Amino acid sequence: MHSYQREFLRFAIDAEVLRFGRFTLKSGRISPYFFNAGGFDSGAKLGKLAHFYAQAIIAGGLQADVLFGPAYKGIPLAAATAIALAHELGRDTPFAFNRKEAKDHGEGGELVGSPLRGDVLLIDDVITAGTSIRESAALLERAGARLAGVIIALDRQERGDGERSAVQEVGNRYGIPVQSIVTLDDLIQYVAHHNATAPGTLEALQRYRDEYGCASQPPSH
Ligand SMILES: O=P(O)(O)OC[C@H]1O[C@H](OP(=O)(O)OP(=O)(O)O)[C@H](O)[C@@H]1O
Ligand SMILES: O=C(O)c1cc(=O)[nH]c(=O)[nH]1
Repeated sequence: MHSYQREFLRFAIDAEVLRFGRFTLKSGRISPYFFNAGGFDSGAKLGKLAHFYAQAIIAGGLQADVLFGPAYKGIPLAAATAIALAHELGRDTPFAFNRKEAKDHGEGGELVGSPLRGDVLLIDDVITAGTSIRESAALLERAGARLAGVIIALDRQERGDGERSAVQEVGNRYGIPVQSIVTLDDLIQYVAHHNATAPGTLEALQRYRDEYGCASQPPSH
C-alpha cells in the first residue's frame, strides 16, 4: 500500500466517512463497514478528498474529455475533482452530472453541466455490485458519449453477477480501466496494523470478504 493510500484511510476513518457496524447496502447485503462520502462535509474535507482523487487519476494514467458524477454522491465529487485537476495539474476538465428525476421545466432533462461528448471519466464513491455504473454507462450511450474509465474512492472487491469482482466485470464489459484510491484489501491491511477500530472489526471484515469477496482480488495500486 502506498503512503497516500494509508493517509486516505486515516482521513476517511477520522472524518467518520468510513464507519464500522452493521449496514444494509443497495445490493441488500449486510456489511460490517460502510463508506459514506456524504461525510466529507466541509470545504476543507472535500478539497482534501478531491486531491486524493486527482492523485489516483494521475497514478492510473486516466484521460478524459469530460468528468461525469452520477447523482447524488458523485455530483460534488465530480465538481471538486474538476477544481483539483485545474488548480493542481493545470488540466481544466469539463464536468457534468445527472438528476435522478428528469426536470420538466426550465432547461429540462436529466443532465446538468458540460455536454457529454467523447471519452467520459465516471467518478463515484464506491462500487459494490456495479448497478450504478451500468446505469451511468447506458445514460452516456444515450447521450452519444463513451464511458472511457471509472475512478472511485473504495473498491469493495465484492462479487458482481459471477465470481469476479464487480470492478473486474465493469472493466471487462466496457474494456476500460477502473481505478480506485483504496480497496477492501487495503482497508483490512490498515485495520490489522493500526489500533484505529473497535475489537472484532478485523474479524468481521475478514468474514465479510470470505462471504462476498471476489475469487481473485485485483492487485492493490
Ligand atoms: O455498485 P452498486 O451496487 O450500484 O452500489 C454503489 C452505488 O450505491 C451508492 O449510490 P446510491 O444509488 O445508493 O445513491 P446516492 O449516491 O444517492 O447515495 C453509491 O454512491 C454508489 O453509486
Ligand atoms: O453498496 C452500497 O450501497 C454502498 C456501500 C458503501 O460502502 N457506501 C455506499 O454509499 N453505498
